[in-house]
Amino acid sequence: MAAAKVVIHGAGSVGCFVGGCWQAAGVPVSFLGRQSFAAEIAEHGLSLADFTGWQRRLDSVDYRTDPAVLAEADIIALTVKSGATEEAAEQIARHARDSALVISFQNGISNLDVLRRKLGQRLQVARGIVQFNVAYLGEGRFHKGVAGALYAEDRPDIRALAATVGDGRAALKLSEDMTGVAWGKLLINLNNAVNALSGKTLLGEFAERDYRLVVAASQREALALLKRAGISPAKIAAVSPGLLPTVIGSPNWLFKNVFLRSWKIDEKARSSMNDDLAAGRKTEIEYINGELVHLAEKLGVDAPINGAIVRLIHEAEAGRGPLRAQELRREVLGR
Ligand SMILES: NC(=O)C1=CN([C@@H]2O[C@H](COP(=O)(O)OP(=O)(O)OC[C@H]3O[C@@H](n4cnc5c(N)ncnc54)[C@H](OP(=O)(O)O)[C@@H]3O)[C@@H](O)[C@H]2O)C=CC1
Ligand SMILES: CC(C)(CO)C(=O)C(=O)O
Repeated sequence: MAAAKVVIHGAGSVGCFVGGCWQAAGVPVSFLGRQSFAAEIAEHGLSLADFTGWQRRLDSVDYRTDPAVLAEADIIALTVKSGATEEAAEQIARHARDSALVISFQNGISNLDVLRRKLGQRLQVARGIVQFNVAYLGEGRFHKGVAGALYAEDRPDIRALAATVGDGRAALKLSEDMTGVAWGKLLINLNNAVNALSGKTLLGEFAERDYRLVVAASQREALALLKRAGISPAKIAAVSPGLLPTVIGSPNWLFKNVFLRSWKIDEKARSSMNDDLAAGRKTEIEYINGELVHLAEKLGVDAPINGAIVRLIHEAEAGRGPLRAQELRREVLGR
């Protein structure tokens, strides 16, 4: 049987890396995205690399800017930022075949609700997540800076895709509990905002315990809310969700020797929210920490720590510069 045709919808950092790895593994892939990427990839090819020194270059890449390409897809891998989901869903509704499957590889939780509301009557929608970080280095070069895989729902069509993709740099792990996996990822993504507010690389931020204490406090608040809501986050990191705040908030020597040793992060890696702030783009804060603030509202309780972080990111979007570790700790934790 021929491999399913994939269209990467929103081919930026994650989409180009994942689609490039899948194409290299033998999956027929077309990319749908912006003219700036189309031009750079046409000129330089698509180059993939990771933190181990691995490299791969693809010369023949089908990168398009016309959403009509969606009509060719058996599987649409959605990799637009969360704020662009509605518009992407409208394009999918207009162009995709009824038999197409949409897999959202976006951070956050509520993108799936948007997709199901807009497309659920006609198309199948599945949840995926990306466990690693990808940076665009210019001239068609995409760099995976953190170890990890992709996760997606365990169903026959995704199982077949996972088999073709194999165990390369964008391997697909299958799960029957993608809601739990997405909440597990959200707990890890609570670091994105602190990393963005620090203005530093992930390693630069992690070196200062005051930053980590803010992340740990936001995770504790999140775990309490999830417990109240009856949601069980799945384990997708080296430690289980309940232990994350203890590990992240641990003293420097312990954190460096235990946690950082087991999680491969290269020196330049930053969170995607840090990249957004640096580029002057609107961040996904409302879909990460904001998701917890909305959950708290539904439960009739407060989420002061995540609420403060959401406010600080909006201030940063409006032009406020990076915060030093002690300053951030005082602003969020009040001590
Ligand atoms: N980068 C990372 O390391 C990680 C990112 N993620 C998640 O993956 C998702 C994608 O992130 P990332 O790859 O960084 O984002 P990028 O901004 O790099 O890529 C998305 C691309 O899609 C384009 N786009 C938006 N709407 C459309 C549309 N309707 N049709 C075609 N192209 C469109 C954007 O253009 P424009 O900018 O003009 O809107 C942009 O070029 C996010 O949810 C993010 O949180 C998860 C793990 C790691
Ligand atoms: C992989 C990770 C957690 C890196 O911060 C990420 O999801 C992101 O940058 O959005």
